[in-house]
Amino acid sequence: MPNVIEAAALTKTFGAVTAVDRVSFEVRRGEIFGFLGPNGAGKTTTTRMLTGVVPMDGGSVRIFGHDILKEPVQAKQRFGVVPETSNAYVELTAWQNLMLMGDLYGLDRAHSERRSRDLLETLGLYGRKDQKVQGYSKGMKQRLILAMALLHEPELLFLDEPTSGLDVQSTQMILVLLRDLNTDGTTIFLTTHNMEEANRLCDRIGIIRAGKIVAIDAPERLKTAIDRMHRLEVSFDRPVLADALVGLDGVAEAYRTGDKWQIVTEDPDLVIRSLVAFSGDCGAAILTLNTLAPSLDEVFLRLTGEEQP
Ligand SMILES: Nc1ncnc2c1ncn2[C@@H]1O[C@H](COP(=O)(O)OP(=O)(O)OP(=O)(O)O)[C@@H](O)[C@H]1O
Repeated sequence: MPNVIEAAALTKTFGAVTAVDRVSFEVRRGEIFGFLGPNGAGKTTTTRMLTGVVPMDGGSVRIFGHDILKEPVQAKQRFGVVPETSNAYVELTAWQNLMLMGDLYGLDRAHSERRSRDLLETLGLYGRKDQKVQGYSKGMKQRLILAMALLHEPELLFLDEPTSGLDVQSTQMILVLLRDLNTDGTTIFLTTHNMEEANRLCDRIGIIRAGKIVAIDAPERLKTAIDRMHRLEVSFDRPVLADALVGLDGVAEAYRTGDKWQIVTEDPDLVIRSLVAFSGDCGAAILTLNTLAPSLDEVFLRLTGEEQP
């Protein structure tokens, strides 16, 4: 399957902050690619470079083979963008915003009108089309922005946190439309905080942490990786050193939370044996020992480093 997006060593700095640090990945034709990361990880900055809104300091982006800096018009004709913050004019009605967008893309008026009506009907906004956008709820605004991004029938759609802070009804409408678009062949690049949404929707997920990609894989494969990792919680009757625990057989990570230690491992059985031997060797008695089942959220938090104090 040919690549629709090719990002190579994409880099952006703001003063001393490297917001995006040599990020490379490909998005294949027809897939829904989820881009996940905690606040400030670099998702929006990456999306802005991919869509040619801000220039990169290093690296390159090709969209359908067109370099976003050298051939921006050819690239931009092929994609639509739902940005993080609304790009609709609040003084205008939904209909006027759509007509304006149609003019920007050079669509003929009859085509713009036909397509706008279809999109507004699908997104439950047709009855409110002549109302100024300033009277819209957040969910209605988001649905309008999606309609604006889809007006020129792009083959690729970028969405930055499309359902963040929306009610269930708007979220559902947007997710159903995204799935239908994808079924009809639209490639989708989606940034989100929401692991469960990404899990339900995406063919592959890229996880970014502090400007760097830490994992790219299909959700099921990420889950397999998650399922391999288990967490144990242990406490001792006297202080022990992190280095001593990290050095034990089977321990992938060890960190302290309050008076307990959290241990990440692929092999809980081996770790429990190691802990018992360690306890005997150093004379620190085990007070409590629990095994905790892994969850999807945990893996995301572990990969993005947010879990550790
Ligand atoms: N225009 C800017 N000037 C200075 N620093 C910026 C600018 N834009 C982003 N940053 C910094 O770059 C880093 C990445 O920010 P970015 O908005 O891309 O993250 P994000 O993953 O989209 O976060 P969020 O989920 O909160 O939207 C952050 O440290 C942010 O403070």
